[in-house]
Amino acid sequence: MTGELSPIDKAKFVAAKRAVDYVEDGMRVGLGTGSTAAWMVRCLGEMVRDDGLKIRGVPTSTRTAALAREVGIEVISLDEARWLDLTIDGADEFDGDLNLIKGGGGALLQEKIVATASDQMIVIADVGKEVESLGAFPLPIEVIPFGWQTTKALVEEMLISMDVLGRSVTLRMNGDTPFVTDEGNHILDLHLNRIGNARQLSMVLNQVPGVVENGLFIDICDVVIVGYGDGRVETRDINEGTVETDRLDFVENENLFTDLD
Ligand SMILES: O=C(CO)[C@H](O)[C@H](O)COP(=O)(O)O
Repeated sequence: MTGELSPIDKAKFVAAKRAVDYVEDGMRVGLGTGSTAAWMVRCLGEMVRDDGLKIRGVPTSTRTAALAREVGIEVISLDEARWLDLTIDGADEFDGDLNLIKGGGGALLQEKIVATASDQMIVIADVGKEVESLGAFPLPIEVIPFGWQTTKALVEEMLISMDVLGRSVTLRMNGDTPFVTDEGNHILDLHLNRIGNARQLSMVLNQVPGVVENGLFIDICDVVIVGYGDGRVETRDINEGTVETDRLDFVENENLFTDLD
């Protein structure tokens, strides 16, 4: 089965596998959304089933909640957990300051709430997610359906006022209909190419009436674990200022790929 994994899938897996080493008995763990986070959930499920790991998971989307239950993780709400020891999630981009763009999978709102309600946030990502400056990936923002076209126009005006010119804002679609988030909202994708001041943009965006949250995660991520297709994995801790590198053997983790859907 390992042979069927693409290099990018292997990279995602090794990052996820390394991240679960941070999870200890009794932890309340925020469970991210996306394909990389799905590997992490699978790895945690194996630890629950085979090693008797006792954790409670707070998912960041309905699809992560379904996968967590499927692999045997006890799922609780954020209100039940109140606060989390650790959140592990993916990202669409991360820069040298470990600031992120998230929301490619449409779950940015719950992801940002859960990550912020955690003692530590670990991002797991293949090396292709690393950027010099954020913005090549379209920045998702979550907006309420009421008057979304007016909200879109206000966001476009705000971008012009910030001299972010010549960029487009598009409504994310799901086939022929607008994408709808778990909260029943829509996603606008801001095609900015490059974001000069992410911190300022994040603050200004959330001032626009109708905008619920944006996909810029500023000063939230503590550690990024970067996976490579050859099995290498690099752990960068922004608080400790450390970088650790090791390599993971795919063969010994063969069984994890058997349930690859
Ligand atoms: O922010 C997210 C979902 O809203 C995901 O974590 C992000 O899109 C990365 O996903 P993947 O691991 O599939 O590349």
